[in-house]
Amino acid sequence: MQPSRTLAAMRLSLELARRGTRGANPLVGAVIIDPDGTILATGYHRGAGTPHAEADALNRLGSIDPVAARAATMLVTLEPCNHTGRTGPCSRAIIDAGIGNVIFAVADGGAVAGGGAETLRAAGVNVEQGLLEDQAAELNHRWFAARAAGRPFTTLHLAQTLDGRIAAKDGTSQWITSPRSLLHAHEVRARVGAIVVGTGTVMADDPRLNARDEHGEPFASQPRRIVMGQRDIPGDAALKADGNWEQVRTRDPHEVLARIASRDIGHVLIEGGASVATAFLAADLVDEIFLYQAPIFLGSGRGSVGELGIDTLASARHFRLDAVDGDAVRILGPDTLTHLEPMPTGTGTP
Ligand SMILES: NC(=O)C1=CN([C@@H]2O[C@H](COP(=O)(O)OP(=O)(O)OC[C@H]3O[C@@H](n4cnc5c(N)ncnc54)[C@H](OP(=O)(O)O)[C@@H]3O)[C@@H](O)[C@H]2O)C=CC1
Ligand SMILES: Nc1c(N[C@@H]2O[C@H](COP(=O)(O)O)[C@@H](O)[C@H]2O)[nH]c(=O)[nH]c1=O
Repeated sequence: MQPSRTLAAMRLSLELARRGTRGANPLVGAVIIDPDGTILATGYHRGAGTPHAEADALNRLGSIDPVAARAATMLVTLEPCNHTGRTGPCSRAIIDAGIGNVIFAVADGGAVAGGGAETLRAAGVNVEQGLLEDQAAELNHRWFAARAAGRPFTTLHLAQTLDGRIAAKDGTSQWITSPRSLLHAHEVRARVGAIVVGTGTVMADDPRLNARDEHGEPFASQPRRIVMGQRDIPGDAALKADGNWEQVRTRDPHEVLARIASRDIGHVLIEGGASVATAFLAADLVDEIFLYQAPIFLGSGRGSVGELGIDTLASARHFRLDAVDGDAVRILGPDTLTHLEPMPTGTGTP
């Protein structure tokens, strides 16, 4: 097979991977081509609990004669998994489909999911690794870092004014952002396994912290509500409504993430307020940000982020636009939504 064909197909796999959502699972794309480079099927992973990219592509491929399958090549951005999670092992699905060749970009390396390449080789599949490896590793750089640290992937929610305020001087904050922004924020709530707020937000807002649709009806999937901080919260706090909540009596974000990981939750939304957002940012524990910005000024009030221990511009923390799951910058009614991720380590300033 001409290298330009496999390269083009792997580029497409990377593009497809970006259609997924960040979270408990990595972004993965897959393309199946014939020996001429003609695309037979494509797939990508849409998020935890949905089919993996390889399975998605194989489903779309449908039935194919064994000779054609043997001659076909699957290009996938991550090593096919080897374990049965919420879906079956991809290595087995590829073998069962009779695909003769697999090229993957980056090794999985995880104790649980890794080892797919060996299983494929043992079954007689030709396996190559390393095509566009750097790009594939960078696509999921924070996911790999989170997994290496044994902590959940984190998404930070910031809903602020043009001058970076999340509440007015008198503590009022509902609502800064528009219904369109709120709906997006609730869709993100529905996507995560847990949502973290500080005791300050519970005292100020008595939030419900469930995930609701545009009619105010709860989504099928609801996050566990986690309160961080040392003070007691009121016995009748709204977030206690269904018992799916807990308080972690600490100000240390690492401890909070360890507790959440112990519950087997792989994706957490940090909803605030300012002290909590600051603590996660200062500890470099924010893997992506959804920044909702309303076209209003307050001039005073609670800033969205506090002291990060940065004294000079050269030490600024850099994020970059993240065009995953849609455009990096979106218009939501009167607001803008900016999707951001930390710059990869070692790449310097943009
Ligand atoms: N626009 C928006 O998106 C949002 C706005 N808000 C607004 O923000 C305001 C609340 O902000 P804020 O008071 O900062 O609230 P937080 O929710 O961040 O809670 C602060 C409290 O949490 C505890 N805490 C836990 N971890 C830490 C830590 N690492 N560092 C310091 N304190 C910690 C402390 O209380 P303890 O003594 O108990 O340990 C602290 O007083 C409200 O007005 C709310 O409406 C809140 C969320 C989102
Ligand atoms: N004010 C503000 C937000 N505030 C967040 O929403 C919480 C209230 O949640 P609930 O009780 O479930 O509706 C509140 O405590 C805070 O965490 N969010 C936004 O997207 N935009 C806003 O303007």
